[in-house]
Amino acid sequence: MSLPARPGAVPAPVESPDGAAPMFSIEFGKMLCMGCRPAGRCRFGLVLRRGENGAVEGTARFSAEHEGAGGVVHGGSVMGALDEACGAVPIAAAVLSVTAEMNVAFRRPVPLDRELDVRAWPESRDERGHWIIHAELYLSGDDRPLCHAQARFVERDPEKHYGRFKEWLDGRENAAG
Ligand SMILES: CC(C)(COP(=O)(O)OP(=O)(O)OC[C@H]1O[C@@H](n2cnc3c(N)ncnc32)[C@H](O)[C@@H]1OP(=O)(O)O)[C@@H](O)C(=O)NCCC(=O)NCCSC(=O)Cc1ccccc1
Repeated sequence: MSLPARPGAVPAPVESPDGAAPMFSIEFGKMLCMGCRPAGRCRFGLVLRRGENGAVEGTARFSAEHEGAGGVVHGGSVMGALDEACGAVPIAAAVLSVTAEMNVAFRRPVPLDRELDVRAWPESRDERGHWIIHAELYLSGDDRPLCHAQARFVERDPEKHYGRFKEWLDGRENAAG
């Protein structure tokens, strides 16, 4: 697998236009989505660290707000946690990438309020910056995955990506306006 040209380098956070908190920072140890920042913790209870060979690993714990029914976590929340774990793999290599596709096998129901093990690892990265990444969730102490994700992530320059997004959205709203 070829890795990004600048492993270990940490790009500066992208400042928001009004000078408020950074829009995005890809420092692995400080990774937290904007939606989780006010609470200061990942809503999926994810705590990740670097593993070997570009992998990340750690734990997750879903609280009652993620219940679908019967003490089982909603599939969308499971996918959110797997997406986050996959996204952490390029971030551990100091690049932002976004999810282009994700396929999830829900093998067993995921329980609420239990410590879960999480593992995500890169299968490949091509010269266009497309990554194939896998992630799994396990009940702690069990080696059969509860669910497995295979995802394609695409590297983006954060400033250009979010700038282009804003221009596109503003353009649509102005045209409708
Ligand atoms: C980047 C790519 C996947 C591929 O794009 P490309 O290589 O350029 O391929 P293509 O040219 O086929 O484009 C297809 C269409 O897309 C349009 N377009 C492209 N860029 C922009 C733009 N900036 N703004 C607006 N539109 C844009 C483009 O014009 C085209 O439109 P068209 O068909 O001509 O009318 C793009 O489809 C995309 O941004 N998808 C949404 C991804 C996403 O939001 N993922 C979830 C969040 S990340 C996450 O949760 C994981 C995470 C966790 C933890 C930590 C970190 C991460």
